[in-house]
Amino acid sequence: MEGIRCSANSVPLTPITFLERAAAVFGDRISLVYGNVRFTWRETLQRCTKFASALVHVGISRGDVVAVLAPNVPATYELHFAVPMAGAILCTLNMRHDAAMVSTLLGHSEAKIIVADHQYLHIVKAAIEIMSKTMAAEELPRIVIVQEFDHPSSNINGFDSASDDLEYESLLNTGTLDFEIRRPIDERDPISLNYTSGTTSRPKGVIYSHRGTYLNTLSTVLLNDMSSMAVYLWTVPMFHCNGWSMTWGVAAQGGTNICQRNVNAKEIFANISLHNVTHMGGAPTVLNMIVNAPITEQKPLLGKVTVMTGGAPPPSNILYKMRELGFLIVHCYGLTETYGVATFCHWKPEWDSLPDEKQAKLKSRQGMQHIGVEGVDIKNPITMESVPADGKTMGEVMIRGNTVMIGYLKDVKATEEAFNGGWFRSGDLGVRHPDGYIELKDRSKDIIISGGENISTIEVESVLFNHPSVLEAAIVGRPDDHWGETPCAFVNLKHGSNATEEEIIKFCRDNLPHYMAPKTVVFKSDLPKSSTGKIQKLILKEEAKAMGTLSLAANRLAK
Ligand SMILES: Nc1ncnc2c1ncn2[C@@H]1O[C@H](COP(=O)(O)OP(=O)(O)OP(=O)(O)O)[C@@H](O)[C@H]1O
Repeated sequence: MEGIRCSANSVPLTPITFLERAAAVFGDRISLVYGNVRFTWRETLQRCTKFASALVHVGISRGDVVAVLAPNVPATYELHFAVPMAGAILCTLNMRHDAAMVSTLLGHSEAKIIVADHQYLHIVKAAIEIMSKTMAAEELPRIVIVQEFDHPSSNINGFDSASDDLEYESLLNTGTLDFEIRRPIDERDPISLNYTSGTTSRPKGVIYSHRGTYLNTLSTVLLNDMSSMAVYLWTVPMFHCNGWSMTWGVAAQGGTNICQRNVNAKEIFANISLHNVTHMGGAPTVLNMIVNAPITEQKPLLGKVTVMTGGAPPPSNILYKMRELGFLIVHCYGLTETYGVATFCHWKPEWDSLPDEKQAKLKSRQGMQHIGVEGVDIKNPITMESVPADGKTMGEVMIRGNTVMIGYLKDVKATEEAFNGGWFRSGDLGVRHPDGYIELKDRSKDIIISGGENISTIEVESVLFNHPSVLEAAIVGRPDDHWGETPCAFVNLKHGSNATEEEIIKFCRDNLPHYMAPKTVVFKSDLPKSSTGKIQKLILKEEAKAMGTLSLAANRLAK
């Protein structure tokens, strides 16, 4: 068959078109709400075009990196379009990072500009101070400060008008609407740079392409059943995999973004009822916060609210309680390396008649690939053979398709290792059930090997979450002279609960094979968490290591 490839039938895919179309189709519809601030899609396109033009004016070229350290405020949303429209690459930084980490990532990404929310300006200033010790002044990133909309610029904490710093709104207003948007030359051109959460090691810089972003965004919109009337509440940080692609996704459907600076149960419930929210997202820690919110903060849901969850294993009893509150949960799994979501637990109507607990258990599985992913497999990482679909044999979760990262920035070795064998190796361990759905058992770095037996920390944690006194829990291995390792539980009890170590251990022994039950329980009211909501097991492992071996300790006591 003959044919020609030309601009009539081949255009580089880019999510920039989602915004242009939203402005054309839904021009008068509200695009974004933040407190008293409201924009329409027409205004959002205008603001992004002006900011892109202003960026070019201050020297941003194709391929340059523009970083941002900010919560879910309008500027963070707009940068997801404005930066690529200037031909540049957006690097969203994690708000929990300290100045040292921010300076490392700004240096690594070679960011030319850092857009800093006023609340985080001191961190950015301290980061630049660190960088200035080893870099020439002209190489340092320039700061663009984002102020609160209803505050005059003179109120900006730390803003020095005599310095080289710029202010977001003023810079935006220097831009022009006749700016010609810089589309990608090739759809594989980078659009964003996302650093991993740093749960298991130092954050790695993951590069996304326009094409992958386009495909992943549409897949995420589809799996959330998001229609053009969607109202999306921003509870997932936009810096985490670009808000699991929903920054671009809400524009794809001309929905309305409800931005909020802080994420807490009171504001979540208040915003849901105030704006008739239809969709939101959140790591299991956010769901935990919702189901344990004081009754005075909860408000009954008036319509269907779909909540995309992922980022960490959601305990089945939390899924169950969310359903009791009326939320519809879509359980997703993925990594920064897969643009956020890669699989989801596609719900089957025949499961509706099963008992509630069984339904929650089915939903806690990570499911199957979404439409944008070519394949997800559980493989023996050495032979690369698929494990049998028996729900028992563990292997590594491997993913391939057009929504897998281009690679790690400046790290060819790590990129080659991640793609070794023609699949992206996730570092997660799981099983495949007879119905084809996958279930995660652990991260390969977290699994506990005790007396030669593998212990899935996810399984033990899900039992702990069923204990009525447990608010949060994490299991790590404690070194042991006899067993190699034994499970050690770090538990945050619900307010007013006084469960004892013996009670927790007995509860686990009653619900798990004995070798899997924790041998040590540490009560801790502030389990260390990353801002993507993950319990930082690296820190807990250090604590468990410092406790020393349990067997030897017991022997010493016996002597
Ligand atoms: N639905 C889920 N159930 C269980 N675990 C999940 C789920 N979704 C994501 N995860 C976990 O989150 C990981 C991906 O997280 P992310 O890309 O944010 O960085 P990280 O892996 O936490 O950090 P780093 O790679 O720097 O250690 C997955 O590999 C998996 O372990």
